[in-house]
Amino acid sequence: MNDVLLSVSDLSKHFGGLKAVDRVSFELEKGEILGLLGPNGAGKTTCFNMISGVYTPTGGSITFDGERTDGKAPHDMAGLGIGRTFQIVKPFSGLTVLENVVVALGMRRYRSLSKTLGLWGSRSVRDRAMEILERVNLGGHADRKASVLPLGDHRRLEIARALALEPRLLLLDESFSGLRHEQIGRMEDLVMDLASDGISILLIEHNMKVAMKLSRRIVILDHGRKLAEGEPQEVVKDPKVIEAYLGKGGSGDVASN
Ligand SMILES: Nc1ncnc2c1ncn2[C@@H]1O[C@H](COP(=O)(O)OP(=O)(O)OP(=O)(O)O)[C@@H](O)[C@H]1O
Repeated sequence: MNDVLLSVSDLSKHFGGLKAVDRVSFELEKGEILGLLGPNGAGKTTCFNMISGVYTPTGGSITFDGERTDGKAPHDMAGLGIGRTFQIVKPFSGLTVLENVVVALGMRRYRSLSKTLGLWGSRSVRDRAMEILERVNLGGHADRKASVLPLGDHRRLEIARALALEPRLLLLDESFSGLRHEQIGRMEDLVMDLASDGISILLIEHNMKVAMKLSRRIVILDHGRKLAEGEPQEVVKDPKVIEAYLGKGGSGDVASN
């Protein structure tokens, strides 16, 4: 049985002369949490943008559940079961938390905002949206305006909207960034719950402790290239990784970054 859900092979994205991603290959197995790490500008978000269909790769291939997907549009990727969150949260801030998830459910069904608005009165859609909110522990905030949520809840709402797509693969782009200590613990629990429900997760994360705790394996990018790959404890000891994070001659602890 082939357990690979996502495979990227020699994946590249060049912007003019800038090789934002350069011949990167890795695989993510079904049910796995894989960390995609690296210093600022390493090419992580560009990888997400190719996997989720926002960018067409300059070269290489992306295979999702056995199907070549490079070059497909974002709504096709969403339809195949790839959901994502964004580094900068962007809910419909004038809508309530519940309405934000209703819109996400409707966009999945109709791909049209005007038809989606017709779902407002649908009891079954609102019930489904509520179920999703309960799953991310936002049930108690359903009727609040999204604009008033604190950052930790905004990030949960982003995940709720991605879950409306019923993803098999969830791309989490810095879902922990800016969270306070106790919010980090709750977010870790949520990510582990989602994975134990069978959702595979590709995680961009700057907080090395979080990435090491959650990820079974880690891929490190630097200047668009894959620098290292392996189990977290191995990867953080790799001299190349220490140099990328801490500079030449660095001898500190990457994990405390
Ligand atoms: N649309 C674009 N046009 C031109 N250059 C881009 C574009 N998108 C990204 N880049 C460049 O590609 C490189 C990789 O950017 P990317 O956002 O993928 O890095 P990252 O690893 O996600 O960084 P960070 O951790 O800071 O978010 C950077 O030099 C960035 O400036």
